[in-house]
Amino acid sequence: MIETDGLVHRYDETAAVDDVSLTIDDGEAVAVVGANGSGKTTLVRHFDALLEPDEGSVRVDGRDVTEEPVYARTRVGMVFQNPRDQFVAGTVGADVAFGPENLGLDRTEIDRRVDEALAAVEMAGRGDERIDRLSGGEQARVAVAGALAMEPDHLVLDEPLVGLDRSTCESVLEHLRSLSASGTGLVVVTHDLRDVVDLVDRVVGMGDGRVVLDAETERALDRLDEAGVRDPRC
Ligand SMILES: Nc1ncnc2c1ncn2[C@@H]1O[C@H](COP(=O)(O)OP(=O)(O)OP(=O)(O)O)[C@@H](O)[C@H]1O
Repeated sequence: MIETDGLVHRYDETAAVDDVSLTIDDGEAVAVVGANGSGKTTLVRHFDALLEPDEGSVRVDGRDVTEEPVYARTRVGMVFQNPRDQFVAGTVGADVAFGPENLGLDRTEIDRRVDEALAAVEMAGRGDERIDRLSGGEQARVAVAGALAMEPDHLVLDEPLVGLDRSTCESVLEHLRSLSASGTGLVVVTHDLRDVVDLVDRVVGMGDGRVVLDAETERALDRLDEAGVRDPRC
């Protein structure tokens, strides 16, 4: 479970996240939507203690993320908008293995996780390929595999579909659907709900750093204007 309580984050004097209290249960699939600059990315970066609260707190399974960042990063996997920013190794397999290696797992377990994660994104058998020779869509899938190999309770994806062609987009969505069905919680940050509307149970809308909408998907669709988000049915 991820919980924020009165979370405030300021850049200089301006609050990018302003008094956000939110609970995301294990297994929930949530879209975080809102206009550009509404605070979505800043909010989710707090789930992994990548930023420090100016006020309030963030807990994962009841454990304060500022005090226990390693625990938070183990349970909450994060995939950023530009996957190039998060690769740490030159080849696909070495990159996906990096997280599990840092957990101190034995080689057999690491290999199992890498194989399963690559299979989940249709990259099985491509562990030896150089990441810089892959297409943007393939790199996006490797980034997802790296997060999956941690076997997190929640997977947070920040604009996972931006820049992907239609068929890669559909393949990533299909994998997210099957992950969700097998119990992994999803938090998908997007400025355009259309792509993920069938994937999520709940929509959290951000506006000027605040939660302006929090409802199950079907009901949220009628109130999207409040969050400045395009209606996927239009
Ligand atoms: N590193 C930073 N330094 C200063 N201001 C920042 C920084 N990062 C974000 N901001 C500002 O904080 C506000 C919220 O930004 P944030 O990226 O969290 O919003 P967002 O909803 O994710 O936007 P987008 O959809 O454009 O990514 C914006 O006004 C943004 O300009």
